[in-house]
Amino acid sequence: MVIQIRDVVWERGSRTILKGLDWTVKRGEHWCILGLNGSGKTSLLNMINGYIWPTSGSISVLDRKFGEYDLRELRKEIGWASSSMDLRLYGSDSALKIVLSGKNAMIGIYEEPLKEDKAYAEHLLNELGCAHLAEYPYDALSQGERQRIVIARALMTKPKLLILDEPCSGLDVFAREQLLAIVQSIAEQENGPALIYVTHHVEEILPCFTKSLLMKDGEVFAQGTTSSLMTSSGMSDFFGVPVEVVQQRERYWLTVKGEEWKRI
Ligand SMILES: Nc1ncnc2c1ncn2[C@@H]1O[C@H](COP(=O)(O)OP(=O)(O)OP(=O)(O)O)[C@@H](O)[C@H]1O
Repeated sequence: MVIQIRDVVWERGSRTILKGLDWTVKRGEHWCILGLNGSGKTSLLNMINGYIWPTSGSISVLDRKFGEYDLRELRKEIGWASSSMDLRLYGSDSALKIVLSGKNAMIGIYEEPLKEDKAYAEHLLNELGCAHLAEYPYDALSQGERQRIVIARALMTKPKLLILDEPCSGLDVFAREQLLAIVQSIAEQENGPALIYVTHHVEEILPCFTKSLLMKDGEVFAQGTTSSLMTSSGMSDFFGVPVEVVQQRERYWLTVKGEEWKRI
């Protein structure tokens, strides 16, 4: 099992932020997590990475039960690429150095890298179409280029689970499609990682994401096969306003209908 979450509750002070989540990700599945701002997506991801602990309930990740394993070891098997990671990386470091720093699941590297690690980092940069950026300082790169570097960094440990947290935020439509093509190709790799893709936008749900988790107000609103969830009526219930979802070229496209959204 990649992820098994049973009745997980997370409380902060008097607030219950995650309210009894149940979710299972099996090997071979790629999931999309969809939810509005504040629905608890980041809290859930932080829990999977062991940055926060559930108040009650149980979690196991990559067959290891929470509380019974060395988190540092587990984190090497989880790649995490988030646009918010920008802030934590050393901007003046070269793109190559930043990718290499993923090897120890750490920010920055202080030791001379091994030859094979450097070769693998260069291979990843090449796979993600960024070979030409290797020696560029990270903070000189565009948002789309940075996102690829962050994903390459997350792949450096050859993770079994890769979490992509809103990787397309801030990207123009072409950079978005280029990045999505990379995500689809990672999903198609033999023995590649299980993907968890977090987004606000149904348009980003690629064919590889055959399963979806819809989060709302700290709860699982619905989960299951993406095709069964991405319907106009299902998504209208989820958002609480009428929307229309159409499927075109193996992707979903959403339009808000009427005026009810103004009351949100
Ligand atoms: N450490 C914390 N202490 C108190 N409240 C928190 C903490 N972390 C998150 N929250 C609250 O929990 C709720 C869910 O936040 P979370 O960041 O998980 O949502 P999200 O779905 O990732 O939102 P977004 O799409 O905006 O990133 C929010 O109301 C947030 O203010």
